[in-house]
Amino acid sequence: MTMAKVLTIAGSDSGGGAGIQADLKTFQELDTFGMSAITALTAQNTLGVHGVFPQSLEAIEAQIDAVLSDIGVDAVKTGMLFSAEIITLVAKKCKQYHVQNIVVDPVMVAKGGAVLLQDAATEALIKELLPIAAVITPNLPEAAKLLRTKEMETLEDMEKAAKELHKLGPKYVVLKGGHLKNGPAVDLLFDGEELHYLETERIETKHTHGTGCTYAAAIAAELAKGKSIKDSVQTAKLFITEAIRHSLSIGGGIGPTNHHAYKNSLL
Ligand SMILES: Nc1ncnc2c1ncn2[C@@H]1O[C@H](COP(=O)(O)OP(=O)(O)OP(=O)(O)O)[C@@H](O)[C@H]1O
Ligand SMILES: Cc1ncc(COP(=O)(O)O)c(N)n1
Repeated sequence: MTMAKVLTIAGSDSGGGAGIQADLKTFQELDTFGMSAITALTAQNTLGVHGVFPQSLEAIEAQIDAVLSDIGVDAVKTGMLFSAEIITLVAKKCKQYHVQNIVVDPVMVAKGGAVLLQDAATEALIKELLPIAAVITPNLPEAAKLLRTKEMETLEDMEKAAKELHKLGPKYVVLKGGHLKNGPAVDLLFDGEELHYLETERIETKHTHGTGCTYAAAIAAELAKGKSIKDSVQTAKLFITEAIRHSLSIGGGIGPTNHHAYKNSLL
């Protein structure tokens, strides 16, 4: 038996709700074979990030080489990359192994405010990784940083921003509207020509730790299975909505989403 293979290149979240852990749980739930290259360890729980320990370039390169030289991948998802040097390495490796389906979640800060990408690394992200991405999945603050503008506040602002983000080189842009103040949870998918709207009701919960990671991982898993980008994003939106609807009240702070909820919803 074979299985679609997905590699996440991201940070480890000891609390299990975001980063590598969220990605691997998502890959598993979507019936793909998940693999990992860890860029940084974080000591993290529902109350926040208590420590960030970037891995050496040598360690990151060795993990990626081990996976890609033997097993290979059908899609790669990137999350917390932390520094310009790590971004340069990841872009180089993706090119060296001719990786096709690269989903870039431009993770910059954790919900509690901890820095997951150094300021000086934004430039490397724009120059080296966005142009080789199949899909990028910024939230509103990340989109503002990438475009060097103020944060979008309306759907109209988001429409303009999705078009500007596309000019940075990715094949598709998924601009996430989770941070919009009011109204439903709307994301925009832009392919360079047409804008598609992915809209669900806004679910009342504070337990949204790792939503961005989980969503991008679900897109990567579906792409790995050979689905179109539009279909992959639609399935990922269902996956994250169910995960948020059944999010887990674990720990004393912002709890994680429930990665098993999508499968349950299909029963
Ligand atoms: N309360 C909510 N109800 C329903 N959907 C939501 C809610 N909050 C976020 N979403 C959806 O979850 C997905 C992730 O969006 P979000 O904007 O939260 O990402 P993010 O800020 O990158 O996440 P993270 O902070 O984990 O990195 C999007 O599809 C968004 O529309
Ligand atoms: C290792 C790692 N990667 C990504 C996030 C972002 O997730 P969130 O914004 O929900 O905290 C995180 N907290 N930790």
